Amino acid sequence: MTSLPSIVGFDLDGTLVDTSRDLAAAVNHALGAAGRPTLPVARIITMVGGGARRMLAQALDATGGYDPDELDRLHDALLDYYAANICVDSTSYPGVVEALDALAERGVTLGIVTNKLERFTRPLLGQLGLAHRFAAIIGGDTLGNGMAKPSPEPIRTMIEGCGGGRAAFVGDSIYDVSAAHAAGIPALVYRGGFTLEGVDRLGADGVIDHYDQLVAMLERL
Ligand SMILES: O=C(O)COP(=O)(O)O
Ligand SMILES: [Mg+2]
Repeated sequence: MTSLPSIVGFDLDGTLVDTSRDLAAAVNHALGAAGRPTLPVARIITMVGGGARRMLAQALDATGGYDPDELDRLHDALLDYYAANICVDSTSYPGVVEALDALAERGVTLGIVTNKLERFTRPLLGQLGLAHRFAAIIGGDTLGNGMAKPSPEPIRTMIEGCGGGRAAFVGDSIYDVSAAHAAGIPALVYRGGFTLEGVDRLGADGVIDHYDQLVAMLERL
């Protein structure tokens, strides 16, 4: 097929927006509150994609382990810190705005499916001036427990919210590829995101090195 899908969904962290420094600051705040050593940004971003709780659990595992009560307490601390520091040092990746413009000009409806909590997703997109571009924004808690990526449900809900039609998804992690494929749609991944090694082995239908390749790659799906 050589035409564009009518709907393109995007992951957020590591795909449209480089949130690495703000997420790492929130994780390191929680580690500090627990008297743990901090972790480098490059290590923390490998823990992103499955939601904040899973990210923190991995960071605690890497610094001595944890018990469930401690995880709950530090998760609250992480979320409080992130709420107050959501867009201190986060920016969209090079070419993202131009690519979203190009898709909108071609009549493509855009959506977001992220495992970031919805109460953080909307303000972050708002502060970056991106929110108005998306017809549907689905966060990690929008559909309730167990309905985050790699479940296909948030992808299906995004497609419905965008009016239905042929869709594709763009992400940066195995959660994105798995969710898209489980929903029966193709997935592209961005090499500049948070999967530092093995992007070519995620099983995606294509890999973009820069957003100036996105439209052409979507046309070839
Ligand atoms: O794991 C998260 O908190 C969010 O990650 P995502 O935007 O890549 O889904
Ligand atoms: Mg991501």
